[in-house]
Parts: sequence; C-alpha cells; structure tokens
Amino acid sequence: KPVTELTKSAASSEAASLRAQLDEWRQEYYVNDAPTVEDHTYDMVYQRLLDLEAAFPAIVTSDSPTQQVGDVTLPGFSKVSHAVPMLSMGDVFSIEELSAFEARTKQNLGQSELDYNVELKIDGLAISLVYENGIFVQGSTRGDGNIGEDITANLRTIKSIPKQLTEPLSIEVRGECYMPKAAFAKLNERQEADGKAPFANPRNAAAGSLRQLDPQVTADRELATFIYYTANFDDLGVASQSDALARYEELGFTINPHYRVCHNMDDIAAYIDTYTDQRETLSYGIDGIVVKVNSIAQQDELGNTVKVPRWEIAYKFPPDEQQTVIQDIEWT
Ligand SMILES: NC(=O)c1c(N)nc(OC2CCCC2)nc1O[C@@H]1CCC[C@@H]1O
Repeated sequence: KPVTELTKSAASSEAASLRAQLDEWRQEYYVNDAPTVEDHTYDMVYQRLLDLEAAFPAIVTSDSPTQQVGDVTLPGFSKVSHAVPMLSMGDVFSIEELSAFEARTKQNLGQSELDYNVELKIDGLAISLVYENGIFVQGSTRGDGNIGEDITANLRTIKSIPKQLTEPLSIEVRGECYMPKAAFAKLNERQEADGKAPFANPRNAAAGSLRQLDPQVTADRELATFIYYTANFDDLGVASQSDALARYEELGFTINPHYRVCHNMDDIAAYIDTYTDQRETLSYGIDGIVVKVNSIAQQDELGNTVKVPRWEIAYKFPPDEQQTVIQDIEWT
C-alpha cells in the first residue's frame, strides 16, 4: 500500500519487520558472505523502509539500517580519496556467531588452527593519517570508505598524533579518534553552562569536534587516538597484526595496550568475558571486541568483500544498559 494510505502504527509495524528482514540479509551478506537474495531485492526493501521512515519520522530507530550508512562528507571540507578503501566490519552478537566466523575462516584457509589478534573496539571516529618521510602531511575521516573529509588542521591539534615519526617512513596509518569519558563529562557540563545542547555520547562528541572547520574547537576538546592499521604493511616489516601494533608504538603512535594473541575460541571467549566486566572501568568507550586473523599473509589470502574484510569480525556488546539506569531515574 502507498505509505500515504497507512496509519502510523501500520507503518511502524511494517518498518519493524522490514528492519528485521534487512538485518538478516546484511548478516548473510557481510558476515556469512553468503547472500540469499539479489542486491536489487535488498535495495527495494531498503527503499520501502526509507519511504516509511520519510513519511513517519517518529518511527525511525537508531539501529535502523537506514541510520548505519557510512558518513557522507560535509560541505566546506576538501575531499580526500582513500587509495586503499577504509573498510568497516561485519558484526556478530554472540559467541555462537563468532564460532561460525572462526569455522568459516579456518575452512577458507584450509587450516585447523589459527592465531587471532583480539582488540578492544574503541567507540570513536575512524581516521586516516598520511606521513611522507616521517612527517605528518594529511589527515582525514573515513567518510563513506572511499572519500573522506580533509581534517589535517584539526588533527594537528591532537597531542597523541605525532608530527614527526621516529623513522623517516612514508606510510598511511589508520585508527580511532575518541573522546575520553572524563573529557566528555567536562564538555557536557560546559555545554549546559553555555546553554547549548549536550552531546549524546563520546562518539558523537568526538565526531562533532573533528568534523567542523575551526581547529581551535578541536584543540579545546581533549581528543585522543589509538592506531591499529596501515594500508601498506610492506613498509613496516612485520608479519602479524600484533607485531604491527608494537611497530606503530615504536614509530611514535599511541596504541591500545589491551590486545591479546589468542589461539582458539576459548581464549577469545575469556578475553571477551574479561573486558565485558572491565568495560565500565576503562577511561574511554568501547562498543565491542575486534577479532582479527593475526597473520598478515593469511589476511591477504582471505581478502575483503565489497564492504568488509573476511579476516576480521566485531563482536558487539548488547546495547548499553544506560537506558535502564535512565528509566530507573524517571521511575523514582
Ligand atoms: N574501532 C576499533 O577499535 C577498530 C579496531 N580495533 N580495528 C579495526 O580494524 C580495521 C582494519 C581494517 C578494517 C577495520 N577497526 C576498528 O574500527 C573500525 C574502523 C571503521 C569502522 C570500525 O569502527
């Protein structure tokens, strides 16, 4: 039926079922690498959801597939084309799905044992940093993965981003720019004091502090970074993700210290348990755990699908229990 003839509740329930269907198809496509429908079928259903949400904005949910698309680039920024696309990651939500990823990966590689590098999934904004002969020359956002915004001037104000490396390497590295929880709380106090709207969460605050044109604003926001990737491993002389992280640190970058080489799912599950418990004690936000095949050669052998690497997966924590806390406050 045309969306204009629907009641809001009819639109809302149709949208909910479309979201579930789209999420199932995304899982097949991005995680299992085994889509059961043609792209145009996905696109038609996606378009129907867009129409429903456009006709009834109140029914949009933050986890709707329509809200997950890569960021488009904002006007006012010059554009940066990523020579190597900045990919995102497939998500899984249970150990069972993680085991399925492991089984599929072992099968793809014809290996019965695999080493993984497991990392915290920092809840920030992906950035790319380009160095020429060891000098920081350009920084950008991920954008849609191919085209990002040039935010070099803003990134120059961030202390953890070295202006010069300890070696004269010409290299591009990638990582997450984030706002520590303490800086986020202070910023929102200032926002309220200035009669401005508070930021919803540290990730939005980091994005809002980078994707604006005044470097002084960025400088005042106490942002930080963790580097975790490079587009050109050949320049590093390393054979694994865990060695690459140690190399980034040698070059002057900040890396997240909580990475661990795991040899099987039990190790990975133990790591997930540890950081599910410790999550609240971390001074920055994380929204999951990243499991990567540790060997670079095996990563290359597995390659990437159009949007995500086949050699890594993100285990996502259940949505934050913050909502229940807020409900308690309202209730009392
Ligand atoms: N958020 C993170 O902590 C994180 C990580 N620890 N490791 C990676 O590996 C990259 C490598 C190639 C594709 C993803 N990506 C991360 O975040 C990604 C960046 C873009 C979308 C995800 O947030």
